[in-house]
Amino acid sequence: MGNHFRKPGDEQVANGAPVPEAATASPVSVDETGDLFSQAAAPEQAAQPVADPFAYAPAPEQVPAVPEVPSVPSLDAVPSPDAAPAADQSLFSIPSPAEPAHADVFMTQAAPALDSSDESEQRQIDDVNEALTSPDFTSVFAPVQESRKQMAREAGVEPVILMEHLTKIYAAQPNKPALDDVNLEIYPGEFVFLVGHSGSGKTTLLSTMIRDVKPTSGRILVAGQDLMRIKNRKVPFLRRQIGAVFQDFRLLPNKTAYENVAFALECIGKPKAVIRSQVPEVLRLVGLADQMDSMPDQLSGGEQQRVAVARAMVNRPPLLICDEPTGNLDPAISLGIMKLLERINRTGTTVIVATHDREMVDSMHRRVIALEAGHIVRDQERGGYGNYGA
Ligand SMILES: Nc1ncnc2c1ncn2[C@@H]1O[C@H](COP(=O)(O)OP(=O)(O)OP(=O)(O)O)[C@@H](O)[C@H]1O
Repeated sequence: MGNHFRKPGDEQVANGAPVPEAATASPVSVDETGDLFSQAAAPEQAAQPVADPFAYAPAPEQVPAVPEVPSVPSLDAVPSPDAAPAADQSLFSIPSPAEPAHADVFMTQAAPALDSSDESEQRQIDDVNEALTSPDFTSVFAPVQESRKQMAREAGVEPVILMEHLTKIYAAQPNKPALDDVNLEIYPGEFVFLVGHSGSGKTTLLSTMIRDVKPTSGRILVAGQDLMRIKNRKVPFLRRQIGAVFQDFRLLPNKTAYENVAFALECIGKPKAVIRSQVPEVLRLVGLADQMDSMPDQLSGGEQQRVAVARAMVNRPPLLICDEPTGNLDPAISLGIMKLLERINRTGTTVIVATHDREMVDSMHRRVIALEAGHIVRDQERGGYGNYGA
């Protein structure tokens, strides 16, 4: 296994020892939870024999009790949140490079959005801004350097995602590939927007990264794992290294914000003490310190999405995949969510966001990959949204 989640200058972390096969057995058996991108990919679902910590679809009563089991090291040498306290800058073994020039692009651009007369919306904006400017947030989500792609190449860092001639043809549409000969490299620490018309293949592309959809042909490596060959029983362990955020939040409706986030850790057998310390911390970092005990239906859409972001990040995955994370939110609230993703990216987390949010893409000047009918038609280092309708 290479250093696919390592960034240039990162130190080797301690818990990279190979996991014995027996130790990789899932702590729970919840095959109905193995549904990450269920809407787009339902026909493609292969039954997963073990639990998926990022699958939050089932109603709580369907979820069996999670036994206490020892923490399981991940496939690669990913820093464990247990090994490093939440406030430790070495969380991702990131050196302390200078703050990038654009670091507070959202803070300076937030002003127009603050014109909203809606009090709840204003409170949400204030909550996020307060969370983002807190010294604690900065110490946990430390800044990282720009130009990761170039640095990674120079340093010999492997791409976290590599696709070669990747093609996906759904059985229902044999003459219309959803992905058609896609070639792509994404390096550790990049922030990538995926844009394109509806039906261009964005969700399918993201789904292949978590092996929710198996490509028809080609090659796909995620963190060095060959997803054309990976065994089904290993897929949940791959997914532990990938946080996922969706347009429809996918919170468990009968659990509080705290319980929704805690559940992600319970599913992978984290000790209760770790859960008790990390869940409040991550909820505080997304500006929800005062709403931990709220049920999803007591939260606004933006607040629910912040719970979803907290849940995706609580295990500190080095890769975060977001499928239209602001699709159900109004512009001012979307800005807060995107601020969070941007700040999380600056900790070194690779972030990939499929979106129709033109304004957001144009304001962030990040790498933009555009899909059209399953082809990559544009891949720009600092791109804009382009001519794609919603
Ligand atoms: N499970 C499926 N079975 C059959 N066809 C599918 C399936 N999922 C997606 N498709 C088809 O694959 C193509 C790409 O769909 P996909 O959902 O990846 O596009 P998208 O860019 O994410 O669209 P949107 O922006 O609307 O979410 C479309 O033609 C779609 O109809």
